[in-house]
Amino acid sequence: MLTLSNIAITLGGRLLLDRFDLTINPGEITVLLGRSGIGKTTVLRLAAELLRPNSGTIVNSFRRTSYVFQEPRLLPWSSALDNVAMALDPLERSRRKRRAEAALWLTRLGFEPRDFGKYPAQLSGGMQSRVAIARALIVKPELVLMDEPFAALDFPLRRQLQALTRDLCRAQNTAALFVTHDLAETAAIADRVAVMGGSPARVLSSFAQTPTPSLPELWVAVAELAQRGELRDVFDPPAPSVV
Ligand SMILES: Nc1ncnc2c1ncn2[C@@H]1O[C@H](COP(=O)(O)OP(=O)(O)OP(=O)(O)O)[C@@H](O)[C@H]1O
Repeated sequence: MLTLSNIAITLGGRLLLDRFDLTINPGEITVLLGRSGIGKTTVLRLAAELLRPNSGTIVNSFRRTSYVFQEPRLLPWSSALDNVAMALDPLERSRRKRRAEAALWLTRLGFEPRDFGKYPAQLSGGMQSRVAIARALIVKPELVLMDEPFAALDFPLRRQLQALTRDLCRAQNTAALFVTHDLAETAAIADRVAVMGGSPARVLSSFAQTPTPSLPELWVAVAELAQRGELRDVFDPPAPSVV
């Protein structure tokens, strides 16, 4: 389980998060939904221990955590296959076994063997994203932190990768904290939705989506929140001040 309790953090002189609470349960895909700039990436960086909060506690009892960034961040001088294989510990498996396992993961993600040897510059954006997902999941993490990994892709490809990611996480019982500001993406992938709002930001509402995916259920929940006036900050960012 990953628990962030009563977190406060100031960045660039601004109190960005305050009284921020979030729990990620084993095997559950939690989508953290909030408008651009509210602090979603900051939450992921806190969860990954790349940042320390000013106050509050973060407890991560998942045995292995991996990360998928907004950009695929592949090593340009390594092939697709080697970018995935290098996530595996060389002390645990021979190079041949690491490459065989990487080939299996690339195949699961829809790669043809003829593309295994291509370098990142020779791959489309969607293929690069698939390599990044394979690299994160091949280590069988108990938790994967995903920062809008499909934001740069077109809609059909995004839908395809959302479904694939959801199924692969389910198949190996990997929990995910998935950040997005896209409602359709949330409906497609979430078991649980945590809505961020306010300034400083915190989690305004957290609810389970059962069964997943269920767009009508998500809309009902979002409409209820909107009626209670809790989504003003999510969908209506404050107007810029005119000087
Ligand atoms: N290291 C930093 N120093 C100063 N300010 C920062 C730092 N990191 C983030 N910020 C600011 O904190 C705010 C939240 O950033 P963050 O990237 O967490 O938002 P986000 O919700 O993930 O946005 P997006 O959806 O656009 O990616 C932004 O205004 C950003 O400029």
